[in-house]
Amino acid sequence: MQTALKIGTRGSELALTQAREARQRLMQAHGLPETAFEIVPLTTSGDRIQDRPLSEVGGKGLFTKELEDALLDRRIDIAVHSSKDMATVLPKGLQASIFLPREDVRDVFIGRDARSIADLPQGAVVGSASLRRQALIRRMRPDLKTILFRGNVNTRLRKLGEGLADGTILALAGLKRLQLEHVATDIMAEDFFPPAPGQGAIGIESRSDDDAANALLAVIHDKPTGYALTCERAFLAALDGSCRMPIAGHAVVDGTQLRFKGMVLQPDGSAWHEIAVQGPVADAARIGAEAGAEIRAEAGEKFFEGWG
Ligand SMILES: NCc1[nH]cc(CCC(=O)O)c1CC(=O)O
Repeated sequence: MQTALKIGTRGSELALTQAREARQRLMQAHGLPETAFEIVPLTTSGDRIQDRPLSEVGGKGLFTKELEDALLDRRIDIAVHSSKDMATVLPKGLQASIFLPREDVRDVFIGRDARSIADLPQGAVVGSASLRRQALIRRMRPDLKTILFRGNVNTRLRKLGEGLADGTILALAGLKRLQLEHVATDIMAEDFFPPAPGQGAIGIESRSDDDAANALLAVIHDKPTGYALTCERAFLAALDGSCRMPIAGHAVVDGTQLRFKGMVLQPDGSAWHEIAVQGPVADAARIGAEAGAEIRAEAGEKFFEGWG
């Protein structure tokens, strides 16, 4: 390669770790030296805005827009994202079809004194910025209070340490990548605390017409993760790409078969609808989209009223 391939990423420690993982896999797959790649950290509006829920300021695009602008302007060649933060609709000329092997999808509870959500005293405060996590907490324990906890993983752990909340929820995947999984006091079963669509998966976006970059990336794509993400993102798109509703969804790939479970909740956790479906991996997109349409029909439009 003549010039280094520019790998765009957010500047948080987790994002940088994920960019380094993508670089490592590319180096190994192609026998290239580290100098064949340049990691380019960029600040996104999602990183800058810390005082409001992302659902109010524009949802998922906030972590990806600056990276996508940089891709289109050719300041970077590929962008490494947490799939969970990616919008379902991409700008024209870009594609996000490469996924690295998925980490653990589960959420964890991190308590100051209590070890688990069930252990928290009446009326305790849990910090989270995620509509899904807030709704799932209130579903289990309507007595608990949730407060907005924004910022990267280390910021949230610092806020917890300062006593701003009695506990918080984070993705096990992020903690593992930062070698911080020991801070978790409870790993939550998917059945009662289902993960966000895309959780635990690293996605790579590129220009659709960049044949050289796309050929390099094709070699590190993990097919099972790709099928799972196709299904989960189709489910999300069928319900709401904008990130203003509490939505959970997770597909498990087993050989040529895929099993998907999805859930939508009222923000206060007072009502929810679940779906479980399966089918061949080749139908991943259709399975996700139909699950979204089905849960929407079952819940009725009233369920979604006022969610923008
Ligand atoms: N919204 C922030 C974000 N995006 C991805 C992860 C974790 C890593 C992953 O799910 O791949 C996190 C932090 C968290 O939810 O704990």
